[in-house]
Amino acid sequence: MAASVSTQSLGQPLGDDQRFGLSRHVVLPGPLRLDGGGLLSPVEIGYETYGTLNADGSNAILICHALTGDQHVASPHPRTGKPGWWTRLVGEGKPIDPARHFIICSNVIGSCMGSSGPATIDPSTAEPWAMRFPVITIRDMVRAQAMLLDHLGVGQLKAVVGGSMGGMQAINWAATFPERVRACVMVASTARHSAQNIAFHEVGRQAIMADPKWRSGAYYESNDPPAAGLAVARMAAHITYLSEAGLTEKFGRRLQARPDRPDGAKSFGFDADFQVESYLRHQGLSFVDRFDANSYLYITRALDYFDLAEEHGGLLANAFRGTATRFCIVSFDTDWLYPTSESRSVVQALNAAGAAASFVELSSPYGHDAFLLEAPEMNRVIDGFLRAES
Ligand SMILES: CC(=O)SCCNC(=O)CCNC(=O)[C@H](O)C(C)(C)COP(=O)(O)OP(=O)(O)OC[C@H]1O[C@@H](n2cnc3c(N)ncnc32)[C@H](O)[C@@H]1OP(=O)(O)O
Ligand SMILES: N[C@@H](CCO)C(=O)O
Repeated sequence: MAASVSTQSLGQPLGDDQRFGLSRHVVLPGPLRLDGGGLLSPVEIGYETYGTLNADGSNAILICHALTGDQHVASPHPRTGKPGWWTRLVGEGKPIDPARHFIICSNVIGSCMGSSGPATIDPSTAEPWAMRFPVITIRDMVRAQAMLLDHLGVGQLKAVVGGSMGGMQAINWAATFPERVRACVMVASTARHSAQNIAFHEVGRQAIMADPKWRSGAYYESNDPPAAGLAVARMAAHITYLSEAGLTEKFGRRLQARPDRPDGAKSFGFDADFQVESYLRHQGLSFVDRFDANSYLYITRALDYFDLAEEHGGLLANAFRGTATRFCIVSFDTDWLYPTSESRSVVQALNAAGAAASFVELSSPYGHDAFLLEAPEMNRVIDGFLRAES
């Protein structure tokens, strides 16, 4: 089966639409051999590109997204209209710039923004996969991206860049396809999920599965998804993306103003009295508008299974021995989801393997989500690292 692409082909001059990212969807024949033992075929991938691949194919940068991210890294989300999620780093005049780089960002398999996942159609039944979709790993996501790069004619990457789960993909890229990656940037991330990381995800998964509307994952036809469970999952997870100091500064113990009572009066009930409660409810509710509950189960599972050392005989340094890839590792001092100690472990392994590595811990009040927010130091570090290539 030949690959089919739903929009125009590559290699054309940068037009207005491309400056803002060109959304594409490709169906690759596969099969993709999965770590869990199965085969995925075909492999659907939703992706965006910005800029043009240069004549010697040396300017391609792959950007990998986080758990609930998508391919719309620097262009407005087609449904919500919100700006791309990394416009601080990616765009004209930014460290990753379509005027200089050919930028690719693809939705991971398992997700729900155009790539194969539980909500897409299983060709053998002509119905959504739902929970019959195979369990996938971070390395499976990376292998699917490698198939996409083959399809796009991109042999070697100037760099692979990602934050959070995107950082896990980036480092997995460098370990799985070292010859295809000249530089790797891992931000606010880790080489393995800790017991605490797994524990938080299990709370979220159980919230979804405990929602009667989940129906063992077979809710697509009902048009009535397990929104309450997914919202609670997001609320619990969102707390881990923030810092204690950031929450205190933003909300403290302040009460939520409401039309039916003067500011400052407690309800002595279970309404969202505190601003922080109201905020979390808003985060939970707005999330269910843009994300699929089954995808949340599959991607959190992929994160929990992630242990790069385990993929390389139990020793993290083995993942990088003999590599020519340069690494840039960035952590944030208030990130308690993937704390600096996790980044240091990666740097130690890179040093033990003799790999070229730079590491910086940045100061930010924003916790884990600092990588998505105003972080001029992060931009300077990544810009310097990407320009330093000899
Ligand atoms: C690679 C990726 O990760 S892509 C996915 C990233 N994006 C997301 O995850 C979306 C969810 N949001 C987040 O993760 C984070 O909020 C960030 C990092 C993206 C944005 O952070 P900030 O700019 O600081 O926004 P903040 O966290 O304050 O949230 C603002 C929202 O909360 C709402 N809000 C703020 N205070 C309150 C309150 N007291 N009650 C109710 N809602 C409130 C705002 O109205 C705003 O709503 P909107 O987003 O619908 O416009
Ligand atoms: N806020 C980001 C961080 C998770 O790592 C997301 O939802 O994907």
